[in-house]
Amino acid sequence: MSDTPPPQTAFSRIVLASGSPRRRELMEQAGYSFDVIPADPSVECGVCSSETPPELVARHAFRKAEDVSRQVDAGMVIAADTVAACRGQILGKPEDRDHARQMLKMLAGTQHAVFTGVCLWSLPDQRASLDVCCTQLQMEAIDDATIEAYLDSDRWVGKAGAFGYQDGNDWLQILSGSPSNVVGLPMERLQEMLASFAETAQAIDVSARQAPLVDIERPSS
Ligand SMILES: Cc1cn([C@H]2C[C@H](O)[C@@H](COP(=O)(O)OP(=O)(O)OP(=O)(O)O)O2)c(=O)[nH]c1=O
Repeated sequence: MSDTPPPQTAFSRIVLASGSPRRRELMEQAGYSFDVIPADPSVECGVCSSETPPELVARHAFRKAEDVSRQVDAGMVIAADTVAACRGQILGKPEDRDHARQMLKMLAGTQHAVFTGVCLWSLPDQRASLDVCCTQLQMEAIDDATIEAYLDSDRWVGKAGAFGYQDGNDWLQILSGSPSNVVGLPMERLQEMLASFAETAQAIDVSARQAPLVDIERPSS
């Protein structure tokens, strides 16, 4: 149970459109009352050519919210998508241990970024808002033994970039940005988005299902 008072929202029901345990924990820790309806995994359809990391997470977050919005009569649907980005490559969830090893070797000794797209979708009025947050991280030049020990822990499973910031490894530091954004949901930004939703949300043409424009936050260089 959280000691902080539950956040006040104007919505009769909040639905977290996610199967991510990390997102659920973040929402619980912040004191939100919500139901969970995961989006169908098929809405994440990989990287389109020339798509940047923020464009990808915005598109995926929108598609997840859209999918779950079809199952909700009234309330607010919250969806998110997280990737790591390093040396021009987008790192999603690793497929297996070898894939996780490749990702960790690529990230070791680098400054890299984690992007999370967040989409809010209200029902029954079919309005949405979309935003992307970026956190910059530094991973120390970890050796093979450290990588194998981390792989043995299985903590990389289901995590973008094959690492869990929440695991508290001393070889991973945040340089700038939100810690909760790395773990899958930027809680400070989410609260702002909920508070300003009435003014900022855009009507969705439900036949076209076009994502609202998003002013994407660029990583600072
Ligand atoms: C970088 C990083 C990611 N993650 C997690 C958050 C997300 O669960 C996951 C990224 O995958 P996502 O595809 O964003 O989310 P998901 O498939 O887990 O859940 P859903 O689509 O149903 O919402 O990586 C961490 O837990 N810690 C980290 O440090």
